[in-house]
Amino acid sequence: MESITLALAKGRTSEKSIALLQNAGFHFDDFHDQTRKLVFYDTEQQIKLISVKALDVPTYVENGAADVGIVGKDNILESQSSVYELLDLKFGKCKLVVAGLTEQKLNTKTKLTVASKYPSVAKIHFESKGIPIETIKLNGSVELAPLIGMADFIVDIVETGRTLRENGLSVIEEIEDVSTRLIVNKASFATKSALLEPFISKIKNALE
Ligand SMILES: Nc1ncnc2c1ncn2[C@@H]1O[C@H](COP(=O)(O)OP(=O)(O)OP(=O)(O)O)[C@@H](O)[C@H]1O
Ligand SMILES: O=P(O)(O)OC[C@H]1O[C@H](OP(=O)(O)OP(=O)(O)O)[C@H](O)[C@@H]1O
Repeated sequence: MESITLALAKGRTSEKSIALLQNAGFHFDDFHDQTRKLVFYDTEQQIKLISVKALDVPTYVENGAADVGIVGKDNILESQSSVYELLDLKFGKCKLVVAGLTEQKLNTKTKLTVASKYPSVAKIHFESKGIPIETIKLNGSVELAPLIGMADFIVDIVETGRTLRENGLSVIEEIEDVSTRLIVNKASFATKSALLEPFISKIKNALE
């Protein structure tokens, strides 16, 4: 029987994603956040779920290795993948922002250095304002970069604002609201519509 392959972002949004799938009628009984398994099937064997690094989800979906994906808008933007973004799942809410030392202004006279887990988002954002930047890719603790003089600014996720506050940084500009999204491979959307349409509408109903 033909099934849907779903790429699910590992990490802090995975439990909520599984709960949403459950509310939509798809049960993954052997999934839990400590598991080392990477492939799961729902009890009805309608969905093959692959658990992958969040930033890789759009890549799997763009290449057709997965028909659908559940991933944050931050990673969709960073990957610059060509996929359909169909539903806002309304959890994993946070913001992508430019942040820097409190009171620091964007200085366009010299070339700025911006540290981020999201170097493409950073480049596109500053270029859209006509400001050329050097980016430094970091994989975490990004808030350190301006404190130790490695970068002028950071582009990062802010949720409660606590990490910025505790490090003497503040938001300079907001770039984009982030939440978890349902994305779909463009070819699958056409060729597997008989399977995907009911799946998408069940997820949509579970959100209401
Ligand atoms: N406070 C937050 N910090 C980071 N991400 C958040 C936050 N709130 C919601 N999110 C969302 O959760 C997603 C997953 O976050 P998580 O920290 O698990 O992944 P990651 O940073 O890609 O993984 P890793 O830490 O292994 O590199 C983010 O991509 C974002 O969409
Ligand atoms: O506004 P807040 O509620 O403080 O949340 C934002 C922080 O959470 C994330 O980091 P994460 O916990 O993923 O750790 P990391 O530094 O290893 O990326 C993000 O990169 C910020 O540092």
